[in-house]
Amino acid sequence: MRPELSEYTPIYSGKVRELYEIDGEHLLLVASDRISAYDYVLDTPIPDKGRVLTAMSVFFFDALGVPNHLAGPADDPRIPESVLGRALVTRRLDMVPVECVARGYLTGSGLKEYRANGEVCGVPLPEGLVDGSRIDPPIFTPATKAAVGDHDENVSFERVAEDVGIELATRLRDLTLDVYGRGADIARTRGIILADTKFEFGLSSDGDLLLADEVLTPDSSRYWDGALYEPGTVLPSFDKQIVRDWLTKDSGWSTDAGAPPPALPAEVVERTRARYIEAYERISGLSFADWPGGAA
Ligand SMILES: N#Cc1c(N)ncnc1-c1cnn(Cc2cccc(F)c2)c1
Repeated sequence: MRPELSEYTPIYSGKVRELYEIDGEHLLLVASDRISAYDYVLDTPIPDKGRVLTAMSVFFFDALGVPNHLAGPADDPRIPESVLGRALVTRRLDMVPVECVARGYLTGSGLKEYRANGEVCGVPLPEGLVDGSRIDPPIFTPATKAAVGDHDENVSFERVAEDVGIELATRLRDLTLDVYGRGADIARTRGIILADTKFEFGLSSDGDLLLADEVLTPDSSRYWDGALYEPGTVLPSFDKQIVRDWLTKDSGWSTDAGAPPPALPAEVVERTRARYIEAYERISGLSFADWPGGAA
């Protein structure tokens, strides 16, 4: 008999995820079906989004073999039925207050910094790069964790070293680039570009540095369709572009409307759900139908 979610203490609620305390040593990390676009959390959920992104994290935790915070399998008996498949039991860590970002392509806030001063987080880049240019080898572009609703602030490696010490900063950088590089290689061979990603790490009570949070999911990474990539082309988001296009081209809403986006039509919801499942099945080579939880 599985416990009820109400038996656990909620300790954090994010845009699309929640965190609960199971006991003094263990947390329950829950991924919702909520989707965000243009800094809004949309009213319309995407069925199974939470389960797909949880399955993606578990795939990469297993495939990359990095010491991590998982404390049980996807069907761990401590996981309530109501969130089975979209929740994981994790060890409670002392989280390192650094957003560990790796970039293999130049876009977003990195592109903005590069255009202003030719570098990203203090890392100089070659001249002449444009939106979508490959950054090879990938670079470590950390950020400080922003308050809820704010955007993270890109900082230099030196600033991270000041905050957490040079030894830990060096380990964070090396692990971030190693895990991103190997994960991006796996995805690329399956036709999906992981342009960049954000990792979070934590320290165990034994002092071990463990990979935490979600790993290489479409919510923590930019997913692009490799078949569409041309150097310097701006690629749509593999998972969110259907929603973005409907909102800005078909719904009558606009980002400067000053009002929240409208509800999504069923067709947009289903196509988006299918994109998440496609990304998971292509990258993992596994069938999403075999993942725990879902419609009884
Ligand atoms: N992972 C992890 C983790 C851990 N293993 N130990 C202690 N703290 C955290 C932790 C704290 N904040 N977050 C972000 C986060 C993740 C998921 C859902 C949310 F609502 C918020 C993660």
